[in-house]
Amino acid sequence: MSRIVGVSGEGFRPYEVVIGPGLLAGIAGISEVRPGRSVAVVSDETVFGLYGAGVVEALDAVGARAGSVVVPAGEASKSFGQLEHVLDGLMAHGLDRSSLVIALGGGVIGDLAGLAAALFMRGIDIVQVPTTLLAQVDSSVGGKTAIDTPRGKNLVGAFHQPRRVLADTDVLKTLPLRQLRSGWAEMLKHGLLGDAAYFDQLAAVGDPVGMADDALADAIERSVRIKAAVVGADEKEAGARALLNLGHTFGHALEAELGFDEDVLTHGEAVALGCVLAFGFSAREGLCPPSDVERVADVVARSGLPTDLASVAGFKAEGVLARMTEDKKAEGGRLTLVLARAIGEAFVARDVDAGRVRDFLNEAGAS
Ligand SMILES: NC(=O)c1ccc[n+]([C@@H]2O[C@H](COP(=O)([O-])OP(=O)(O)OC[C@H]3O[C@@H](n4cnc5c(N)ncnc54)[C@H](O)[C@@H]3O)[C@@H](O)[C@H]2O)c1
Ligand SMILES: O=C(O)C(=O)C[C@@H](O)[C@H](O)[C@H](O)COP(=O)(O)O
Ligand SMILES: [Zn+2]
Repeated sequence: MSRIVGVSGEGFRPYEVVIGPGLLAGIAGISEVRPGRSVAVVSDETVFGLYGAGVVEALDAVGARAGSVVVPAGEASKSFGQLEHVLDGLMAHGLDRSSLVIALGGGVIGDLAGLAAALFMRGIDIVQVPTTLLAQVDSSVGGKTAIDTPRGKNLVGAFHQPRRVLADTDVLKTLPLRQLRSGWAEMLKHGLLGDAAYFDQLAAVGDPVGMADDALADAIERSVRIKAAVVGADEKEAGARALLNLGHTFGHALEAELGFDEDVLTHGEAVALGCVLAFGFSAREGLCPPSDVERVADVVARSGLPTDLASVAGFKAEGVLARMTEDKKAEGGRLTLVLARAIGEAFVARDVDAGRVRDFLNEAGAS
């Protein structure tokens, strides 16, 4: 059985997020795929090796002119070099303004292919087919696309909403457990930012590994509904969408300090640790009860995600802080953070005192 979540808001065409088993097999049946339409499947080597041939064959079988562009797996592909490679691939396959991109992969592919689709001939259609838990609950929805630069995460990008999202839960069966837990981190974030009951539900599960298919699909749907509501109210992050960035000002800074080395810290792990830090800083500022910080850290740890800065790497407080002030939410070099009054009650704090964040990072295990 499939579940459908509508995403709609001012300024963009509404679309559906379809969640359920067996969706990949029906990909050629979606209305965006038409006989004679050129379709480029953008994927990474791992995902294309698992699912690419089946998708391309299905598209060919209904008369779509399908080609593929494949990049190496991993965060390093969110680069100018791979963006150029994808754009060149779209041209080589003869795509035009009426063509379609299918992003088949995790958040890296969604972000990279999404940006390529936004730029190619000033914007063509894209269907997101997320294959990681993280991409199904978060990155495929909402239209943020981007690449990284050595100066920071997602610094070059565009808003480009998909025409549809197809989240086939069967593909999660081949996902490495570390990646499953990384997706769980963004789900915990969804609870922490505005839905304490959802956080309690995830906390009761503990670890997503071994979760029943139906329960996982329920949780995916709930996360997508939370994200869709926020995006629908504030597509371009003029205000409330920044709540989806809970844990990310710390998390992105850590990722950048590590040179985006996901062997050390995946994006989801950085978000989990970032949420613990955001709650920790909130408590230090007297904004949130210390008992909530303990609970967040406990739930994060029980799901196999990191909670301790010092155990990940030897971070320098000054370096992390410098990255945080270069974050896209910063204004005139002044820090913006997503903080919390309690579990499920996040808010956007502007002009946060950098010295207090430095002290907090030192106390939290930076040097
Ligand atoms: N645009 C947004 O709103 C948004 C939201 C959250 C995260 N992101 C971005 O998403 C990226 C992280 O995405 P991710 O965690 O999906 O990482 P990813 O795309 O790198 O995928 C993780 C790994 O899993 C492999 N993989 C993917 N699907 C698989 C499957 N079904 N079976 C086996 N292996 C599979 C990939 O090849 C890769 O090695 C980050 O760059 C982050 O910034 C964007
Ligand atoms: O969709 C959003 O908005 C988010 O913030 C979701 C995040 O999980 C995601 O990692 C996003 O890419 C971060 O956006 P950025 O603007 O901080 O680069
Ligand atoms: Zn994220």
